Amino acid sequence: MIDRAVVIGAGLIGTSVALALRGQGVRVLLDDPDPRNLRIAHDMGAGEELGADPGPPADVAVIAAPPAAVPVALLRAQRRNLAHVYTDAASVKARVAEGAARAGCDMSSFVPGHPMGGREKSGPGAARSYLFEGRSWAVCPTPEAGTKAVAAVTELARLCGADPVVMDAAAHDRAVALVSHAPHLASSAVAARLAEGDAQALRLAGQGVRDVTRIAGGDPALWTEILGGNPGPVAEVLEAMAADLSSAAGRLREEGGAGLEGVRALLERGVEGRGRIPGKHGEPSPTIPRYTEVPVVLPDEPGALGRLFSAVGEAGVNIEDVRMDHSPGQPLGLAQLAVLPEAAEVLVGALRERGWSVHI
Ligand SMILES: NC(=O)c1ccc[n+]([C@@H]2O[C@H](COP(=O)([O-])OP(=O)(O)OC[C@H]3O[C@@H](n4cnc5c(N)ncnc54)[C@H](O)[C@@H]3O)[C@@H](O)[C@H]2O)c1
Ligand SMILES: O=C(O)C(=O)C[C@]1(C(=O)O)C=C[C@@H](O)C=C1
Repeated sequence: MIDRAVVIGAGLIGTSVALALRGQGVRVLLDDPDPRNLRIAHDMGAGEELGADPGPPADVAVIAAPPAAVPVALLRAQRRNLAHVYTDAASVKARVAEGAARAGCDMSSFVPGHPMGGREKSGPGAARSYLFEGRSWAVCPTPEAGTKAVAAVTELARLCGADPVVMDAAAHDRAVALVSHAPHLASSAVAARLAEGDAQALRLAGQGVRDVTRIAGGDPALWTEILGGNPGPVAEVLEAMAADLSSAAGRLREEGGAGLEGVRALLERGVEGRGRIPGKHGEPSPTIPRYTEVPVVLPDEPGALGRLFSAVGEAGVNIEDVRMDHSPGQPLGLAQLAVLPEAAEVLVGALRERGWSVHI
């Protein structure tokens, strides 16, 4: 049973873990070398600050720091006897586990872990309590790990709403090269083309390119560390992707569309590969509130968003989330207001009455 947890590194992942645990009634103590992040996480309700006197050891401590910082942070935490069991959240596992062993950490109480939920944003302000709901959570015990420690980390993953998957670190690193690390670089390669694209072309950007490049918005410093921690397996996947792309380019250049069958074969393999992604982890969890998005056309002028929010307030509706689809330079944008499904109809009526253009 996990009643008390320590979270070291109160950024996106640490604060999300803390919020999820708090939602399950777990007492959480937070630590972070960045006092601002610590304050934000605390103010978001993620837990109390650990401080100089941590009290008796917690059931589990989660090190949610950048991969290279994990071994030393773990060693310090173990020297302070902060918890009975330790885990981390780093996106690479073999190098982190090797680093921890080299640093002299106690490997019987440390079970490396990796929650497969995240965002392209960093810091505690981007944290969400439901980030890991319905996602996998890799648990990668070393041979030295105690069975109680493995059980505690497995329980931690479950408390956060995730599905624990026990595997060894090398298998994990090969797997995430395929499903996370190489896809991230592929997304960056698409987005990097846009950095050189002319403004007129970018005005035509629709949802497709936004979907493909979402993860390219991730922190380059963190991702350089992640990729540098898993170089061989990532390079192998990238080489295969590069061969596919280079072959497609060659076939497109063949006279009179002679190479199109080869291009189609790649598209068909793509449909097949996408179909192999297990649905379970991609579907919204029943515990994540399903909101209805109400798209409202917004003029690009000062105060427009303020007026829209006031109109929503007057309708007595709570906005759960907001997303802006806006192409710079366009006279209009689209505000996507996420509201509870039962409030959507009232909102649409009230906004239309007040002259807003709502497209649902
Ligand atoms: N971003 C994602 O989508 C994602 C998903 C799963 C796992 N991860 C992994 O989780 C870890 C944290 O990533 P994040 O996205 O939360 O980053 P983040 O930048 O949002 O947060 C990192 C936090 O760690 C703190 N920190 C830095 N050095 C530290 C140290 N020496 N000791 C303790 N804390 C330290 C920072 O101040 C910051 O608050 C990384 O190892 C990353 O690989 C990230
Ligand atoms: O941005 C997201 O949606 C993610 O889930 C990010 C993602 C992933 O590739 O799946 C990215 C890195 C992590 O280590 C884990 C999760």
